[in-house]
Amino acid sequence: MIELHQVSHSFGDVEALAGIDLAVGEHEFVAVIGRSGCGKSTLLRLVAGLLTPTSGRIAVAGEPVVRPRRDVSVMFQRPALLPWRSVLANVLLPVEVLRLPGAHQAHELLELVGLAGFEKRLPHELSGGMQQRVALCRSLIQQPRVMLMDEPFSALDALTREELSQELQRVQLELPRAVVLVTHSIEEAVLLADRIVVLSPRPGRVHRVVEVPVPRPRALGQAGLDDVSRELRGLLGVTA
Ligand SMILES: Nc1ncnc2c1ncn2[C@@H]1O[C@H](COP(=O)(O)OP(=O)(O)OP(=O)(O)O)[C@@H](O)[C@H]1O
Repeated sequence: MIELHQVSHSFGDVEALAGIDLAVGEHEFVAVIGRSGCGKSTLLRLVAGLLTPTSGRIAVAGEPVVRPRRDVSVMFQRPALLPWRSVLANVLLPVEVLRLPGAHQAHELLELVGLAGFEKRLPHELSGGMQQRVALCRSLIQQPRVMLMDEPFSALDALTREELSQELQRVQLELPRAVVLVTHSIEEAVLLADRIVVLSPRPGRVHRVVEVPVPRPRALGQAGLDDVSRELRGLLGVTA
């Protein structure tokens, strides 16, 4: 579903990514992890069509990426909800703007993430975790073939973050897609991903791709995930 061939990107003199080769399958969940500044967000923005690579090729569903596509959704660290629109109206935004079908799914999606009954609330009446759940529904209503997520839970407290990771696991089991998740959290990566791409420090290169050979549903800290976490800590040079 996503293919990157020898993708490099520089911002002026700053070489952010070099020679990235990566393929993500139709229903595959790939996490990208690496030290701060190694180019994780740049990689995601390239796949989203928000940046054009300095060299190399990127394709989604067999077509070169030249601009943002409506079947590719992007979720960032902050939910970026419109404050004057209700929960339901925020979820429906892509349907209205892109003139897509599927408005009837909004209630179903809100129920899927535990927000049934909150349709008429305004964003400021919700906790950070609930707001990010609304952002997740807004991504899903677009019926994307590809979901790109840039540290979507990193602004949340630890407990909410765990809850939302579990929720994302459930959503991916029910509505599988190609997902690329950028995260700093080793635990989140091993819980959610089929494969984890470890980038080396600047310029970011694929240092290693680690498989998570544990069936789903998975639980945080589950036996088997520990081994993968340890391997990742070693690769990232984390000592704890
Ligand atoms: N618009 C820009 N202009 C110039 N340099 C940039 C720009 N965006 C990113 N960079 C640089 O490119 C490199 C990669 O940045 P990027 O944000 O992709 O890293 P990251 O791995 O996502 O970092 P973090 O984990 O801290 O979010 C960094 O050195 C950054 O300073």
